[in-house]
Amino acid sequence: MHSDLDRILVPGRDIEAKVAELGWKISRDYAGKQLLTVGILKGSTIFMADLVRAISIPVSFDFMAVASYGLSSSSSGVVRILKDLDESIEGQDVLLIEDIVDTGLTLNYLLETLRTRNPASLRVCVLLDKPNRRRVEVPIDYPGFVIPDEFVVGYGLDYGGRYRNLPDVWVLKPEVYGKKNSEFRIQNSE
Ligand SMILES: O=P(O)(O)OC[C@H]1O[C@H](OP(=O)(O)OP(=O)(O)O)[C@H](O)[C@@H]1O
Ligand code: HPA
Ligand SMILES: [Mg+2]
Repeated sequence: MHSDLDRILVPGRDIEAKVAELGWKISRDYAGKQLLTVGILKGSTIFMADLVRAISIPVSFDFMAVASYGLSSSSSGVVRILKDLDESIEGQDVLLIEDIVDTGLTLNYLLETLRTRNPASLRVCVLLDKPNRRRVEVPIDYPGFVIPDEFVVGYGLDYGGRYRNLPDVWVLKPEVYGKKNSEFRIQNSE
């Protein structure tokens, strides 16, 4: 299909089944509550759009966008907020929705930041978990798939802004992003 792509890692039909399961668990756990789902732009958009439709309790949405400060400070996990939440989350049941946790630096920063705003609860739902690259431990309350240490695209995930619209999750050919695997997030920044 695309010359940059190696193979399908997670087929769309498996994602669909996982989304249904996650939606059911979330609906069960938050029964009787009003849930605020917070999507992290842009990668989580496709997953969030499907997940919220698999949730049967009342849900409202908000979004954040963040950017890494770059290679030199990526080890510190410092990220910049490009778009903050529209509303206060004080006293609310908040579910952070991410497409992937790789080093964990983005999610760790987001959790630390949002905790200071006193939500009633703060949990995390992540479609793809790449534990081999973790640099900081982060809690994942609703995990989707554990994947190997390969760069993936599709279902919201991009390489240089492309491939987010693919219905399956694909492995990018290693020669496309080169051997500097540990820096791929920086190369990938838009
Ligand atoms: O665990 P980490 O190593 O921090 O990586 C995970 C983060 O990186 C990706 O976002 P990216 O910065 O590429 O932005 P995007 O969602 O707009 O593609 C992904 O959507 C996560 O937010
Ligand atoms: O494997 C990945 N693919 C796309 N974006 C990412 N951001 C962190 N890891 C990845
Ligand atoms: Mg990206």
